[in-house]
Amino acid sequence: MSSLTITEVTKDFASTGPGRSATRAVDAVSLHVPHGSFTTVLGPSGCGKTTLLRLIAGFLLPDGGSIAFGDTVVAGDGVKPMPPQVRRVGYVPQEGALFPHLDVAANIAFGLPREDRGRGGDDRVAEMLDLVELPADFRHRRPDELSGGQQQRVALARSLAPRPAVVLLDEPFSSLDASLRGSTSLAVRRALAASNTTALLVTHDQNEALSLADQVAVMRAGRLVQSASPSEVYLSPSDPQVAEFVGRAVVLPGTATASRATCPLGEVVLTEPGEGPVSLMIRPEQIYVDLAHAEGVRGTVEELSYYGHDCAVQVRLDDGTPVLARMAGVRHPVPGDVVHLRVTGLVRAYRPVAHPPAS
Ligand SMILES: Nc1ncnc2c1ncn2[C@@H]1O[C@H](COP(=O)(O)OP(=O)(O)OP(=O)(O)O)[C@@H](O)[C@H]1O
Repeated sequence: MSSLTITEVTKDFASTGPGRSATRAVDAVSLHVPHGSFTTVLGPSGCGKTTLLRLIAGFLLPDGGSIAFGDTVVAGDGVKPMPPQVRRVGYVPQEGALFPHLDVAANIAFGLPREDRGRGGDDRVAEMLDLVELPADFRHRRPDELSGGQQQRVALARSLAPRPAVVLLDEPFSSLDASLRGSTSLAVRRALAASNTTALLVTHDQNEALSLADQVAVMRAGRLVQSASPSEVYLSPSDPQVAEFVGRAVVLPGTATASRATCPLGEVVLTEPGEGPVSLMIRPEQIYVDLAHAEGVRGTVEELSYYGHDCAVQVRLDDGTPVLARMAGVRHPVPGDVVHLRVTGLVRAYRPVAHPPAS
C-alpha cells in the first residue's frame, strides 16, 4: 500500500459536436490520501468524480498536474505515464462486474500473479473471504448464487487479493437496497481498515460519505471545494453550498460582533469571531424546540415530518422567517402549535449571501 497524492490535476474533454464546448471535468484538483486511510469523494452527478477515479487508475491521462503513489509519480510532471496494469490499482465498480462463469474462488484469484495461484492462491482466497466476512464455503458459489451485497464483497476481495497500492471504489453500493447498503458498506469499511488499505470511494450519497471515511473530499463542477474530516465537513463546511449539500442547513442573515451574532433566532455563539453582516449556517438539530414556551424566539409549527427516531419540524417565526428544526420523535408538536426556538452549540458564519425573500 502507499499514499495517494493528486496535485493540481486537470482534465478536459474535447467538444463532441458542433456548437458544443469542451468540458473541464476535473479542474486543478489537489488531494492527499494518507497511507492506509479511507477517503470518500462526494459530489453531485456530473461533478467529475468518476473522471478523477479514471485518472488515478490510468484509464485517462491528465492534461495538467500530477498523480503519485507514495513517492512514485504515475502520471504528469513530465514523466512517462505508468500504464494501468502496472499501477497496482484495485477497482470496484458500481456492480461488481464478477465473471459470471467463474466461481467465487476463481473470481478472487483472477488478479493474482501467476506464481501466487495454486495452493498459495487458495490460501489467499480463504484469507480474502474471511476479510470481507463471507463464509469459507462461498468459494464454490457462482455470482448468480449471491445477493447483490455479497457480490460487492467478492468484488472487493478480488480487488484486494493482489495487494494493490490503492483501491478505488466507484459508487459500489448504489445498486443495493437500503438495508443491504448499510451492512455491506460497514463490512467493506472493516475490510479496508483490517487490511490497512489506502482507499478512495466516490459517491453522491452524503450519509455514505460522512459515515464511512476518515476524510471527505467534496467536489463541485470539477473542483475540490473542501477536504476534511467528516465532522468538520458537516459542522464547518467551507461555504453555504457545501453546507446544504452535506445535510439540511438553515442559512440566516445575521450581524456578528466578536464571537457572537444576532439573527432571527436570537443570539448565537460563533465558531470563529466575525464583524458586521454575515450568513449563519445552523444545522436543524442545533435548533431546540421548546414546547413549554419557556424561552427563545416564538414561532408557529407549519408542518411536521415524523420519521420515528426523530422528526423534522417546519416553523415560521413571528417575523415571517421559515426555520427547519429536528427533534427526537418521542414528544413532538403538531401543526398549529406555538413553540419557542433557540440555537444550541456553535454556529459557522460566512460572508453574506443573498437570501431569498421569506415565502
Ligand atoms: N468521455 C467523455 N467525453 C466527454 N465528456 C465527458 C466524458 N466523460 C465525462 N464527461 C463529462 O465530464 C463531466 C464529469 O463527468 P463524470 O462522469 O466524471 O461525473 P460524475 O461526478 O462521476 O457523475 P455521476 O455521479 O453521474 O457518475 C460531465 O460533464 C460529463 O458529461
